[in-house]
Parts: sequence; structure tokens; C-alpha cells
Amino acid sequence: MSAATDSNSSPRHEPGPADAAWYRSLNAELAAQGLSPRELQRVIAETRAEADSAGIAPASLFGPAVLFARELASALKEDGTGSQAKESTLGPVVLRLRDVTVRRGRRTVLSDFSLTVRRGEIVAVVGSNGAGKSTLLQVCAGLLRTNSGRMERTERFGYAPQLDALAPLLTVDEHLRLFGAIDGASQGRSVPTGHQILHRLGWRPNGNQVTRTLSGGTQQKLNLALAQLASPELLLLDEPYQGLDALAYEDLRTLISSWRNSGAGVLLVTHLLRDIDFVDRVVELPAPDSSTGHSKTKEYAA
Ligand SMILES: Nc1ncnc2c1ncn2[C@@H]1O[C@H](COP(=O)(O)OP(=O)(O)OP(=O)(O)O)[C@@H](O)[C@H]1O
Repeated sequence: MSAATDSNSSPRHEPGPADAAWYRSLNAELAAQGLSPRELQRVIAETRAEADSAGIAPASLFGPAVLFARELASALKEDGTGSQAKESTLGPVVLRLRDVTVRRGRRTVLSDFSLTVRRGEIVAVVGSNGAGKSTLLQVCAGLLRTNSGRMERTERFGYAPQLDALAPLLTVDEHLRLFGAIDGASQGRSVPTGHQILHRLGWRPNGNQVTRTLSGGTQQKLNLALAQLASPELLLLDEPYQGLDALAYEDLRTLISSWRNSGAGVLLVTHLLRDIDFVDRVVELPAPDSSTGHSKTKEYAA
């Protein structure tokens, strides 16, 4: 469990009745998620110690207790049961492409391309520069039409594009409210949920900070939190590690694994070979070949 603290922040929080209620909700949801009494006691003690040492109310540090409990429970499930957990959580199809062809200008970027993603799995898309990875995600997000073939996808999806979709003059919390409203989340929920995701990425944001003053890596964290805000069934992540430091990279891997374990399907564009060991399948797009257009896509289990 990790959460960043901020040394130049407001005075230390004094525990009160709201905190006690938060820990009661955490306890109840962890028990409902099937944690043993012993595990439950340990997790609550660790959570309390982390909040106390940060001097921050648990609700501010970790977000809503119920969501935090679910995330913890899925992370513990992954630690304890490994690949068996993956098998048992594989669910319905959330994305299906059949014989999709996409041309951009005179180039055929995707040719008769087929892919299925189910809930509870991470599929990595790899390939050299220009192979069509971002094009594929844009098709899946519904931003680009196919020239032929069919794309079916759940309505409940989140998309973190490679070039961020942030408005430079809006604050962090304005982004969370705006994207939450677009995704149908209530305004009261989107800010604490967004902060919770950002804590898990090692950043405790000042909600009033204007986005253009954030570093590139921090903007990427916000970009990712926005994609996950409404707990989508499908996440489309286009090179989400760009700009992240080593710690945030590890946090993001853990977070993506926990999204999978809580039932999301993830389509992840990546250049990093290290990622291959934590995904379920890899789809390799062929290198662009200007003379022949396109050769064969490869797919293999990770
Ligand atoms: N807006 C666009 N209009 C026309 N062609 C485009 C556009 N965006 C990308 N392309 C072309 O589509 C092809 C695939 O590009 P794409 O960005 O999907 O590749 P990629 O695999 O994501 O590359 P990279 O690893 O460099 O990000 C390239 O030939 C590119 O020039």
C-alpha cells in the first residue's frame, strides 16, 4: 500500500467521528469482499498507520472507503492466487473487432485485423513506430471510422490517448468534474474518486492547481485518472507510461492489475518489454511496409 504525502501542506489532521465512520465502512466492505478476520485486521491497521503518519484524513488520502476496499481486495486476490484469479475472473467480451481495415491517406494501416478483449484480461498491443497502435485505439474509442470490417464495444469505456486530452487552463478538480459529468458520475463522487486514483499513482493533488502548471508526468497521471473515473468495463491506454518516473511506473502497473482483477478489460499500447510479463496476451502489429502495405498480425499468450 502506498500513498504520497506532501510536506508543504496544511496542518496535521486530528482524527474525529468522520474517520471512525470511514474505517467502519472500510471494515464492512473488506469483510463483504471475503477477507479473513486476520487479514482484515492487518489491512485496517496498515491503512490507519499510513493515514496517521501522513497526518491526513483517510477519506482525503484514500478516497471513498468502499472503492478503496474493493481495490485493496483485488490487489490481495492477485498476490494470493496469481494466474488462477485471472482465469476465474475472465468475463464477457467488451471489445470485438472483426476483419477491420483502416486506411490513412494512401496507406493501409490495419488490414483485416481481428481482436477480442474480455473483462478481466489485459491485452498488450506492440509494434514499431508507425505500425498503427494509436490508430487501433482511436478506432476502438470510436474516433476513427473503419474502411471495412466491424467494431463492437461496450458503452462503458475509458480512453487515455497518447497526446493528453487536458485543457491547459482548467484545474485538476474541474477536469474531474467535467469528465465525471460526461461519464455520468455524480459531481460529488468524481472528485474524491479521481483523487483516490491519483493517490494510488503517488500524487496527492491540489485540486485547484491549473493543469498547464503540472509537469508532463503529472499531467499523464491526471489523463489516466480521467479514463478510469467512471469505473469502465474497458480501458484503452495508449502508452500510459510516458513521462512517469520509476515509482509511478510501478504504481501504474499495480493499478492496471487491480483494474483487471476487479473485472475491467484493458487494451494497452506499450513499447516496454517489461510490460509483457504482467499482461495476458500480446498482439504484435507488423512493421509498416510502404511497398506492400501490410503483412500479418501476430498474437500470442504472454
Ligand atoms: N491524423 C493522421 N492523418 C493521416 N495519417 C495519420 C494520422 N495519424 C497517423 N497517421 C499515419 O498512420 C500510420 C500509423 O500511425 P500510428 O500513430 O497509429 O502508429 P503507432 O504505431 O501508434 O506509432 P508510434 O509508435 O510512433 O506512436 C502512420 O503511417 C502515420 O503516419
